[in-house]
Amino acid sequence: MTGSVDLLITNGIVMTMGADNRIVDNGAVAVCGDAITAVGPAGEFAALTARETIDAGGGIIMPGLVNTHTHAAMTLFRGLADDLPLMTWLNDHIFPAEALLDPQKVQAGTLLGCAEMILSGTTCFCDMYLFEGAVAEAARTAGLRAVVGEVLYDFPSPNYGPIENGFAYTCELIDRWRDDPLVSIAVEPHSPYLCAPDLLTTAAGIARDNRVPMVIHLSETRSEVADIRKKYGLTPVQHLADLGVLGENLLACHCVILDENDMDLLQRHGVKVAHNPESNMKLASGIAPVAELLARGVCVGLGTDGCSSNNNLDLFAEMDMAAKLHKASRLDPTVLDATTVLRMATIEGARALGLDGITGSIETGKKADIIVIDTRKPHLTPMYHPASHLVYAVGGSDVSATVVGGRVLMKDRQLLHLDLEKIMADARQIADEIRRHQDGL
Ligand SMILES: CSC[C@H]1O[C@@H](n2cnc3c(O)ncnc32)[C@H](O)[C@@H]1O
Ligand SMILES: [Zn+2]
Repeated sequence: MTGSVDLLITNGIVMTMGADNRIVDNGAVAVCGDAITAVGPAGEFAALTARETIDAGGGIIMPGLVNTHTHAAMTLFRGLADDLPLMTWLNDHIFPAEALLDPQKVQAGTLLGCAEMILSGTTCFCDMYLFEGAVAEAARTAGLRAVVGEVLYDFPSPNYGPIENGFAYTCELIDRWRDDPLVSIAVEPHSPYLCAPDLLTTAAGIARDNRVPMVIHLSETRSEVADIRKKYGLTPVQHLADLGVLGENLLACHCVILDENDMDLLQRHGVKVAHNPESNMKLASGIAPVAELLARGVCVGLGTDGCSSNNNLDLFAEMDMAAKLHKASRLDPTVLDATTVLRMATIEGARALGLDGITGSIETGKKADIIVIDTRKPHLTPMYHPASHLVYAVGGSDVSATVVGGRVLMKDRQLLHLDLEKIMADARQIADEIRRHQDGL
């Protein structure tokens, strides 16, 4: 191969995560502009000239990770309220703290989340929060790929007030970000327990008309299922099916409490699922039936959920947890093997967001969303199977480079386009305000 490219990532084991899970030992990836132009043995790239080169040092070159469900600005509430069940945690601690938020604080919290994600190898995230215009701006500032959506629920929002304004705000976001190369918008009703049927059907109509994803918390806890059964005589999944809301553009987050019929409905309607094992464990919500969903062919991606119920945004930790949790709950070490989990965190996550034509694998023509893992560490030596290391041994801090759309966002553990000291100082200042409010000062 001859000629010149913008970026060459070389001297690493390339985990393509394409349909055939091809692995190129001692491989390289060439990037022109924002896209991957070639993948193959490093020797074939020796005659290329590159404007910039990243030497993987014999480590692993892989697609950036896709976080299919988070609330990035909740970095501001990390460790604020632990060891509580979902409803107590939300109603008594998180919702009161969120009443203090404004766009500036959400932008600051999201930037902190973006910094953490870049440093731990996430290149794309799906967000649901308040003041999502500020989240979109923060994602763009950070250079991350993102699908973001304003939370919609029945009670007045600290951002838009009544729900009619929430629909208008969502439509404005869709128009504003329609042609952005990195940020796109989803319609995001919170959950069946905080959204009346009218809200859900209107939201689904907006998503359908604009051909954008819809994201919702679904069947997260037993108390949600009991609540919806009491109100509508149906499970939350049946309730959404009844309303005509299930579809291929729906990303259902959590899906912990599902019966056989619920799983069949999700499969039949092509609904995608975001699995959040650490959040489900921490809030004691339960264990989602992921092996059963995968057996049905349901697309399942991985998510961290927000930092207050995890308490980090590290998808490497999430992969480790997902792989082990289901083995323990099923007493079967063969379920969710390393490659399956790795696909959930990359290409299946991208598919869950409708972005599998763009990101999630290293293939010619895809956007260059790539990370490098430095394996020259005691806990990563020796290495027999890279997929095993990535799921069971690598941590977010082993990521040595993060590239999104061909732009190098982090190299040698240094953020190249964000002022990390300022971002952390801003977050500490906001935390002081939250603390003063809690103390009634
Ligand atoms: C305002 S955006 C989203 C809304 O949801 C809250 N939240 C965070 N994690 C969860 C979860 O696991 N289930 C339900 N709701 C959750 C978050 O604090 C925001 O208020
Ligand atoms: Zn959530």
